[in-house]
Amino acid sequence: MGMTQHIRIASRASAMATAQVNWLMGQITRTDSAAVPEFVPITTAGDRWTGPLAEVGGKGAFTSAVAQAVLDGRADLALHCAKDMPGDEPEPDGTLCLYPPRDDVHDVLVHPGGRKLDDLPAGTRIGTSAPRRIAQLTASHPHLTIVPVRGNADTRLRLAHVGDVDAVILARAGLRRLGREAEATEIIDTDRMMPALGAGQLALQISADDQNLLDLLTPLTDAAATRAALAERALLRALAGHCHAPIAGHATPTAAGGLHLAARVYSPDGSVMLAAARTGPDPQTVGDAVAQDLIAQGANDVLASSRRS
Ligand SMILES: NCc1[nH]cc(CCC(=O)O)c1CC(=O)O
Repeated sequence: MGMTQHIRIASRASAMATAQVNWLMGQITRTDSAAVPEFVPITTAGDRWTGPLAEVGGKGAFTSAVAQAVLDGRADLALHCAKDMPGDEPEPDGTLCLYPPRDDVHDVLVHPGGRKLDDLPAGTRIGTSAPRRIAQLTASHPHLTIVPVRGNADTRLRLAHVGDVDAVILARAGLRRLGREAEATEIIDTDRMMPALGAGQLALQISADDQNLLDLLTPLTDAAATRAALAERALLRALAGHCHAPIAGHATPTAAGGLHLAARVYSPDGSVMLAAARTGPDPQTVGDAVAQDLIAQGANDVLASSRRS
């Protein structure tokens, strides 16, 4: 029998984040009966602020506040959605990320009236603020009206249920973690709505010198998910992107043990779409190659135009 090991898990405390913490706690206690997981909830400036995210340090403000708890020694592990980890700021020295098996990567439509995208009449109000979703939806369904919405997934669902919007687009993985997957009225095909880089992927960030914790968590990791996450992350970093940039991409394992990475960069209204794809054995190389291909097509200018708009 090992010595009791307390594992303090830093995370945001939204309903979705809390569900993720509960999942991880269960995994940890199943893996090592001597481990005692504890939740260290982190409230970020972004949780309190309801105005534009850019004014509280952008999307990265959430994940960096959670990571800071590990850097400060207030927690042993920072639990993130990989999708929310920005690629445009340096990662803190001295930490590493571990990746458990990936969840579903699809976006879904939640229309309380039960409809699918193709059945919605002109002017139907769709709540979403993600530039990636806005660009793709505007291109595929220009007659729909996009309404910016902020807040957690449960807040957005409520807006649809009270009729502030007619429907919302959310990540299937997030809906599932809230126990509300049955509310999805359409699982949107990835060709029409390519997922965010890191979609459906949790990341466990620990101190690189915490060998005990690394040993304890390694059985929870998944090799294929890790390779996909590394390729998608390499691409996001090379484009200096984040989940509030109109970038989509998805790495999938190949039968030969390598991976295939497809990605797209959009103008804000989706009228410009750059696309690239590569297959190869090394995640970093594949991610960099797709990024270089997109950059050669003008990705930096397309992304700069979306920052100005
Ligand atoms: N930006 C918020 C966010 N970050 C991760 C998820 C969903 C779960 C995931 O894809 O990991 C969501 C909610 C959403 O986009 O609907």
